[in-house]
Amino acid sequence: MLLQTSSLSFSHPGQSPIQFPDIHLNSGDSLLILGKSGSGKTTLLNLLSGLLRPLTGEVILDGKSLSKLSSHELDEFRGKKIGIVFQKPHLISALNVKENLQLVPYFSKEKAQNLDQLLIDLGIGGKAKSSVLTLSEGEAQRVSIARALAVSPKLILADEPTSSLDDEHAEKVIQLLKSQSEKIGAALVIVTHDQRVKNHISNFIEVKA
Ligand SMILES: Nc1ncnc2c1ncn2[C@@H]1O[C@H](COP(=O)(O)OP(=O)(O)OP(=O)(O)O)[C@@H](O)[C@H]1O
Repeated sequence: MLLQTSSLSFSHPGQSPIQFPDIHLNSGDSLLILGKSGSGKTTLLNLLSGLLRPLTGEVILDGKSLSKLSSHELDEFRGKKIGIVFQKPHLISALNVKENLQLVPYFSKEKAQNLDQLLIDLGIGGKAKSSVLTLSEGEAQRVSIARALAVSPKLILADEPTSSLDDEHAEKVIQLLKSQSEKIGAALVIVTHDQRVKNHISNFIEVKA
């Protein structure tokens, strides 16, 4: 089992606790996190990445219980094991496409996969030396996927990765996330409201506030 959670709950200041369904994922599995706006989906992603510490329960990723790691160990562990795709790409505008990717092995001290090949696989092989300011929204989101995959993490977390994309780019992005995470043997967890994503991944949990 690559990712296992049990009895997770979390309470934001002044809010009643949110209880989360358990998650069990193996390498190559995909899971959607569904639920109404404000139900706690992003909170759950943050618990899975260790950015938040749970009120109860635990997250076990690749044999390690996140709650047993210090903040420093968690930062290191996250850098090596988890790739995160945000709703907006958040690329560093002073750097070109490939330089944005190269930051990941630099900071995590992990070996990068072949970044040129990764960009080719994502259909943006010709953009390696382009300024990220010149990219279309769909291209920028594909760069952010490449960044999440750069050091072949065990777990890919994506928060509404298709919400700002048109149909064609949304289809491409979801297919790429699936095929690339399968290729590197990672588990894929996506928060989404998007029917276009639901068409591709049937395994889901629902978060209820
Ligand atoms: N830093 C915070 N402090 C206090 N309350 C918070 C904080 N972050 C989130 N919340 C509250 O916790 C609840 C869950 O928020 P969360 O962002 O996880 O929901 P979500 O399901 O991802 O929502 P959406 O689909 O709208 O993005 C909401 O009621 C939200 O207002």
